[in-house]
Amino acid sequence: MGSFAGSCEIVEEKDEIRLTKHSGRYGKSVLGSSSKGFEQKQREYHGSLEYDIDKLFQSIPVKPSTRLMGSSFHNLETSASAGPSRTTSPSKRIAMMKKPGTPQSPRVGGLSDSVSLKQALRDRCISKASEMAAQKRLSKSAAASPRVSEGDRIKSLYNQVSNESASRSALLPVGKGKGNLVEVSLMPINDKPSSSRSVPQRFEDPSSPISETSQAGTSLGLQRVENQMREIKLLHKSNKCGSCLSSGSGDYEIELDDNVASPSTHAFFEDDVIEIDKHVTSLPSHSSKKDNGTELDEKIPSSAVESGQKGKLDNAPSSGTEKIKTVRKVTRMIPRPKQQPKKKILVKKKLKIGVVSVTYPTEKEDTNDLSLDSSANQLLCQRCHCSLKSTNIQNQPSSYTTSHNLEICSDSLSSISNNVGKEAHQVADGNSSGSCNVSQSSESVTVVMKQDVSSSNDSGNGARDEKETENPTSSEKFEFSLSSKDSLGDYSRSTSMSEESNLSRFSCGNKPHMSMDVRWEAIKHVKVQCGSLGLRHFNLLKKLGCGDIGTVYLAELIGTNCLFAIKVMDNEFLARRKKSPRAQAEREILKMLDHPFLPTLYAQFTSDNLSCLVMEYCPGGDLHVLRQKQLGRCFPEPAARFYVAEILLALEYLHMLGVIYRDLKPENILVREDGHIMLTDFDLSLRCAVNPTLLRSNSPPGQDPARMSGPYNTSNCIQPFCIIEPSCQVSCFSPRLSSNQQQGGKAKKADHLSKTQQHLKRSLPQLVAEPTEARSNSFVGTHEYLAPEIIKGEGHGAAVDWWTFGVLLYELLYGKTPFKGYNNDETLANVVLQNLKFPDSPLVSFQAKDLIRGLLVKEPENRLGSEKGSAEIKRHPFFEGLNWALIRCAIPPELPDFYEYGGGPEASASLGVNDDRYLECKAIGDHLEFELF
Ligand SMILES: Nc1ncnc2c1ncn2[C@@H]1O[C@H](COP(=O)(O)OP(=O)(O)OP(=O)(O)O)[C@@H](O)[C@H]1O
Repeated sequence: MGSFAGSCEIVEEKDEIRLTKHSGRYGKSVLGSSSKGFEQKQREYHGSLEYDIDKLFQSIPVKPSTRLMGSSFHNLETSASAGPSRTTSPSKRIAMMKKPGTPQSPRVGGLSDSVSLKQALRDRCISKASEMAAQKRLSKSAAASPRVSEGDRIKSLYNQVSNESASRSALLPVGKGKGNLVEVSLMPINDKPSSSRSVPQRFEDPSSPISETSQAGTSLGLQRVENQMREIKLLHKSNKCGSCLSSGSGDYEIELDDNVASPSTHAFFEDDVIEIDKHVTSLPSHSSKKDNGTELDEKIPSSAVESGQKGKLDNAPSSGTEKIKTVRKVTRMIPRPKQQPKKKILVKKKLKIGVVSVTYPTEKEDTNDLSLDSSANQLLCQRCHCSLKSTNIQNQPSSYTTSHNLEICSDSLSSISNNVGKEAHQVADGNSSGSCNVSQSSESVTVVMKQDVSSSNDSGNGARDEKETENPTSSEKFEFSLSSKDSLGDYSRSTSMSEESNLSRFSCGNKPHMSMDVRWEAIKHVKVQCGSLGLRHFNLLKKLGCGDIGTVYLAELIGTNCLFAIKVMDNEFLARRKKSPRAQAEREILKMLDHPFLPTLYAQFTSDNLSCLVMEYCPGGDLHVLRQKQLGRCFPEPAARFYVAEILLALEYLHMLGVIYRDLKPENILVREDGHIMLTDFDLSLRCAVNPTLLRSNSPPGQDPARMSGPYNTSNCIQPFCIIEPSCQVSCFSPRLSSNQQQGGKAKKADHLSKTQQHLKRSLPQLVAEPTEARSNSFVGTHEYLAPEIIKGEGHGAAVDWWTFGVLLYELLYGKTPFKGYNNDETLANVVLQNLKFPDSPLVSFQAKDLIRGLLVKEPENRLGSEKGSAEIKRHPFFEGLNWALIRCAIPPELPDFYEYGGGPEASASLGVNDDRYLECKAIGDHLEFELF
């Protein structure tokens, strides 16, 4: 059996022959040139067992996989098969092939035991070859592009493998050998666990759509994906709203609906889309990208950017890394917009805090009879971080006590007002500007006000002599107990306002808002030097005007540059005309006042039976004269709004002090040097009892708010745009939400702010310091400004000031009063009988007209302000957006010839002597303040 001896050779030869058979060109070069010998061996081979075995192998399903690895595989296969063939007989090899599969065999599923050995060898060869190929490619890629990303490297590998598999697939019928393709495609990326982990699951699934995808379909899918991505890009470029992409994706809706974030979002989004498009189009689009195209088609449907697909996309096979990268770029777009609403969240927090901080008091607090812990109610302004403190007021008849803890706001603008008047002012209008302006870090002010006066200075009270004025023993009694710790100085004091102690001491202590005024020091200096202050210390520069009870002069304190307005009243004349009570009332009211829109009384003295009041000088003239200088003799509405707003605060303050002004008219409104106003002339004012009460304003509609006296919030916040409204309701106004704010991206935010602040308004308590119980039957005032109830003699109260307030606004806007007749009698008749009419010109806003209508209601009980005083009026839309607390710091209207009435002879000549009304003023009889009862 020489044949057996040569079997090895045969085997080897047959291996060579078989090799030649599979790879002719290569085989020829190996076999040499002896064609005859080759043919002989071939014939022998075809009749041998080896031939049969090879035929058997060719018939098994793994045959295609042997082709997949190309020539290298064949080399390996040859060497592998040659190994055992040299040492093992064919029979043994057959026996070995009949053994159960080796551990290497499971890689190819479905193999029979009869071919397990062969298949195991092939498997190992395939794996080895794949790994080597992969490593080679990786090393090539790394060498060619050291900085190439992992995604790009995988992409390159993927493309190569895809090309190979596609080219091999071209040799196979569609649908055949698909499982083997998996083996090949997976091998290079096994070192990418994150991306490849899911691949086997996907491809082991026989129902996987990928396995059913044809090559043609793959190409179409890739093309479709490219088109889709281009569509996305175009949509974003054209719409810039992303709504087309946001369907079903709340993330995008949030992002793109946020107008604030939209610009950056758009840029970000568009950039990514461009990148997406670039990535997709950069993929080779030739038809050989079967897997790539298939996966892209599968993973990026028309709504590929929907966030909901993120999880699915993350599970994409590693072969689709390029796509994954692309899609991840899309999905990364989602978290970024989610960061944008942080602003919203932040804003909401602020608002929430604000709501919480000002929601006060609760029902529980209410039932606790105002025993609120002020410390627990100390709040922090969210914007300027100044403190808001809820304080306690002991509810006592006609009295209140407050503990006001002041902390300094950095934007202090003027001096503090921490005496009774100022405290009262803060309570009344919440105008915290005074308190904000103080360089005091902590001040506790306790205010006790007792007013046992029902009506004091009506004409029926009769005149009082000067001594009585200076040392009053009347029933009027104001007690202001003021205890404070001031960093600027100690003023812990107890002041009786029925004495002249403060003024006689030339102290500015009770005029804190003017405490920094040098005029205090000048007067004090004279007092110290001369022992007393008199007319001899002043140079009377000119006569500013004369009234029913006196004459006002512009005066300079000798040796100083300080100008004052000195009202000189002849005591004998007053006594003879029974007008001493009016003079006394004015004097006492002036002593009380400490308000930026009311005159400061620096000193009072009597010289040669002349009673003198040294007051702050206003160089701007009065509003009546100023109005005459306006175009059309009326003020522009913003200017009128500004002036009446300041007047409203002054009236509010007076009412809080129990003073009904009763003589409001443009002539009594003076213009300061800084353009703000000063309400003067208090000789007709009525002093009365007042019981400031705090109303909880969040009561159900139609139900009177629960009255509560006691705690109120105080604030020294003067930040112009502080959203937390300071102090009590009467002083709070929401910032005006301009039309610009209402438009565009801030509309929602502004709307939200508006709603929040409306809620704040509703929830804040209201301080009512309106002397609603006061009644007088005096017929006082100026004809055109007289309220109907005064004319009818039915008795009147504080509501008369709101009537006159309406007449004032009307006159400032229209240049005339609403009920003026040909003579005084007709005017009075019109006031009582005539309906309110508005001229066609000038044009006045609906809000202004509406406010006037509300104020000029003939029945005082139905008049705006009659119930809750200024708090009602402040809330009118005419004042919407006005920052009451900062109005004193606002820039006054620019008006022509503003300082024409400054000191000097020239100015004196133009002191309105040619003005009819001013002449009327001189002719006191015509400009009457008459007292019928
Ligand atoms: N502080 C002041 N600064 C500048 N001018 C003033 C000041 N006080 C008063 N005047 C001017 O002096 C005039 C007289 O004022 P005064 O208060 O004495 O009388 P009246 O206001 O006309 O009415 P009445 O008769 O009620 O007193 C005013 O019209 C005003 O123009």
